[in-house]
Amino acid sequence: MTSYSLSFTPCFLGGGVTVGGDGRRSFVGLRPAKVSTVRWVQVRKRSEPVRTAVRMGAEGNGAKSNGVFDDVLRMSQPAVGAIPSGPPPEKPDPEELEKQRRDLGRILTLFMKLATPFWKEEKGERFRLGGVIVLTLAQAGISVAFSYIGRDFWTALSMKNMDKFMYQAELFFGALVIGTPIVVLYTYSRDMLGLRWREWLTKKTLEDYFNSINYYDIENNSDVDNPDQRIAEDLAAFTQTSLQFFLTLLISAVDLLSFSTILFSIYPPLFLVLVGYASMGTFLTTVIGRQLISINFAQLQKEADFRYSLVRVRENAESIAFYRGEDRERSTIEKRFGGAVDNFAKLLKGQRNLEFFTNGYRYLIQVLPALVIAPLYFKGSIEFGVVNQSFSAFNHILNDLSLVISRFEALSKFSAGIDRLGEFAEFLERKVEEEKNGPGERIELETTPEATVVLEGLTLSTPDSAKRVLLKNVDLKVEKGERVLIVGPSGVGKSSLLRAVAGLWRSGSGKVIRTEDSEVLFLPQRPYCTLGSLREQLTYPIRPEDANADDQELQDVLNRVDLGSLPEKFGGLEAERDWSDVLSLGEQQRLAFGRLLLRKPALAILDESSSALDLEAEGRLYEFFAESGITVMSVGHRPSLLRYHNKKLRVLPNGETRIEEVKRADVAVVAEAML
Ligand SMILES: Nc1ncnc2c1ncn2[C@@H]1O[C@H](COP(=O)(O)OP(=O)(O)OP(=O)(O)O)[C@@H](O)[C@H]1O
Repeated sequence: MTSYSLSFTPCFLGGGVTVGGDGRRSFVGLRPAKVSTVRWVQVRKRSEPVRTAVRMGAEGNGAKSNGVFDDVLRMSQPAVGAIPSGPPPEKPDPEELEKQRRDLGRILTLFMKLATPFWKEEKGERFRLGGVIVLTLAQAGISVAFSYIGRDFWTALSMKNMDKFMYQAELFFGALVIGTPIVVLYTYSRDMLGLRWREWLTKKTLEDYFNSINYYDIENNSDVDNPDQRIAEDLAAFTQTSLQFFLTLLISAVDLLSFSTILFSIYPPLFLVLVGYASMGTFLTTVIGRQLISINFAQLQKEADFRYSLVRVRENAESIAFYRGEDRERSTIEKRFGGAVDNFAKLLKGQRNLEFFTNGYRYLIQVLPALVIAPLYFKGSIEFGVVNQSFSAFNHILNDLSLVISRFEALSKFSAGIDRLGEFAEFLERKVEEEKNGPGERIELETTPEATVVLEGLTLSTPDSAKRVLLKNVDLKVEKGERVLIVGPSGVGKSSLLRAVAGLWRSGSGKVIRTEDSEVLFLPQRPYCTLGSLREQLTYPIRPEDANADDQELQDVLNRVDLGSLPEKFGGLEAERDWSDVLSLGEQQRLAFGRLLLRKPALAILDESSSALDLEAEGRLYEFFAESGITVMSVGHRPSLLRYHNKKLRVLPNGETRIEEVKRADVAVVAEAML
């Protein structure tokens, strides 16, 4: 924490308020997105094994991001979407990355892009900032006043002038009474302003994060790790530290001006010695401490990776326990922790080297001014109070000129934070560019009021840099009320086709025309259970208050999916549990069907969403589709599904597809086999 203190003893010696403390990293934004779909995807995270995850789709409303990142940087990387014929693009050279990381100009550009939108858009906050600046200046004024009071105080003491001594002591206490509230109010209003800035930036970033399913693309198609940490921690540190640094710079500038005048009027050579000393110190600190920026960057990343590995154990506790995978998990976590520890040790080493220098630098100033000015005092041309004042002025100026030295560690951490936020911003910026430039080499997605799905020449590739082509040139028309079953060997791209229909994967070419988002419901194999009550589970992704369903209707739906006793078991519709833990997979799948019965979408997209149900329950649920005329596209391996569909889309291992009618004879054979 930065501490601002009326430094009683030393200031009294020379008079003055010193501003101390260290900087801390910090930073960012929420347009209410139209929540309309539930999506299931299998995602592969960098350095993570393939994992199955459930993603709730807060469908971007198609509006262009207008957040803080719109402004951020024209440093876009090449657009994704094209299917390259050559090998995947090479990873950036780590040395080059490191060089960029230390590039002060780049960090400054990033800083300005991240910092300015709040002050541009929130005009009222500029007045508040003005108030804080006034308090900052008042603080600097108090410093100067203390300097003169201190000078006369010590002169009176050395001259044994009791009256003057008492008068100066009274003045000192008077200044203290005025100065203390100014310093306290300054700290409070500065921190409140920092908090409002953080709130604004965080909301803006959240807006960008949830816009156009950026949260999904970040996981699947970017080098941006741990976005959670960037939003929760890096943003907080950015705002807080920026404000602190800005005001510290301001206070230092005023301080520098006033005390330079004082010192120059006392003895110009002392002033020159001081400027030379501080310049040399700043230069050497920058040279010695340079590498701290990239080490701090790595530290933020390693800490976040370590925490993420712990969160994964919490989320997958049961699976790990079934496998008895503790040893493996522990060693993975320990490895990540080891990475954080090793890097921290490197950081400490770097800090130690820096401190060899900065400490020597600090100690020398204890005597340097006295050494320069002592001859004048011995000659009797100045009083003792002046020695004291020059000492204080020297310290003030040196502190002002040595900001880089005293804050280097904090600054290096701060710039590492800016760098991480910059990466995040660049990714979002790239997405905005893609939206602006139209589909280009991407799959075009069009919506229609009809309850249909049309695929025109759809070629689909994976969203990673490998861009492996999964499906080639698919043409398909699913009419209203038709039910199409997508079949084919495992890993061939069936779920990926659903991702393309949903608009999650746009990598490839061709066109998807389908029902509007609000009329589509996706049912994944592992349904997503949101945090909240049973009522919220049923109405998801719509809020219960907007769902327009009374208790009786909800109970009827539960009865229909054989979950009628759930409210009773758990304490009513308002009961809150970790539903993915307390419900079996089959119950979760039935709950998801309950969502569908409640929502009655025009188009249902199912991805093995009845895999954990018994055949009778599966049959009842599918019959609902036939009754209500819902258009269905589903993926499944179970032969029993055949009878509920009238068309099959077979995906072949070479990426080609074939439409087949479901023949009554096939259904009869399957039915017989199941009996
Ligand atoms: N995020 C991703 N990035 C790159 N490749 C991916 C990603 N997600 C899936 N894949 C790959 O895409 C291919 C098709 O996956 P998909 O889930 O569509 O298969 P599927 O036919 O539905 O398989 P299954 O029947 O086993 O569910 C797989 O080889 C898979 O590894």
